Amino acid sequence: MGFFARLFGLSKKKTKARDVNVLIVGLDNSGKTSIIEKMKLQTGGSRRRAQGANEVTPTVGFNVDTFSKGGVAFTVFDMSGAGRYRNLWEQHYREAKAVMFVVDSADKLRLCVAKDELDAMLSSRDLRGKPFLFFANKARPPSHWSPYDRMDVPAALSPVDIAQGLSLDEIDQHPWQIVPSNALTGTGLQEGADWLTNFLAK
Ligand SMILES: Nc1nc2c(ncn2[C@@H]2O[C@H](COP(=O)(O)OP(=O)(O)OP(=O)(O)O)[C@@H](O)[C@H]2O)c(=O)[nH]1
Ligand SMILES: [Mg+2]
Repeated sequence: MGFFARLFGLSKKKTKARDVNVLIVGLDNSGKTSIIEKMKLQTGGSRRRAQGANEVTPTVGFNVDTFSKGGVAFTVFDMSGAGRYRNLWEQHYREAKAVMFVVDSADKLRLCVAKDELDAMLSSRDLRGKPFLFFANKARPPSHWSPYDRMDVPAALSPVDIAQGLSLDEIDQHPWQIVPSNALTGTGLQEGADWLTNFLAK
């Protein structure tokens, strides 16, 4: 059962059979692998590992998930965020149809490092015009979230803080959206995926 195809709920009517590559990047420990694992659990997709989203280990290099559903084949590149592996990200820019950029909302000290990496990506010709979905992960949750969510890293930055810290309002060459998320509960993942689907399904 393909997780992204189900997650995105892509319609056969709207989508021709084709490959869709999505790149997931962000600093180490931001929660990229946890987000992918949670998405797979939410949608009943095949699991790369028999473990939950809160039991992940740091990614070495990158992991790839490939699956098909409803005539759509997805390949997800889950990149390591560790500094020594970040030069691997750009090798996948050209083939990527969209980028998920994950930020650890509790990692205030390294928000400027995330911004440097983002700025380098935004200036890449190979990513020109491609949509960027930002997950403000481990987010300080909005009030409508459940009591469980409110317990997640209370001192974290809000999505507004993160948008300001990354200067997202200065991005004018890419469609972009920022969504608060909690990879452990799965909150926000569907909302983010729905936004991305609007671009991938065109
Ligand atoms: N509280 C909280 N912890 C999270 C959340 N998402 C991930 N984590 C934890 O953060 C740690 C890092 O998560 P990973 O998914 O391995 O992060 P990553 O971005 O893939 O890291 P690298 O592979 O090293 O680049 C793990 O201990 C996760 O359980 C979240 O939304 N809330
Ligand atoms: Mg990882």
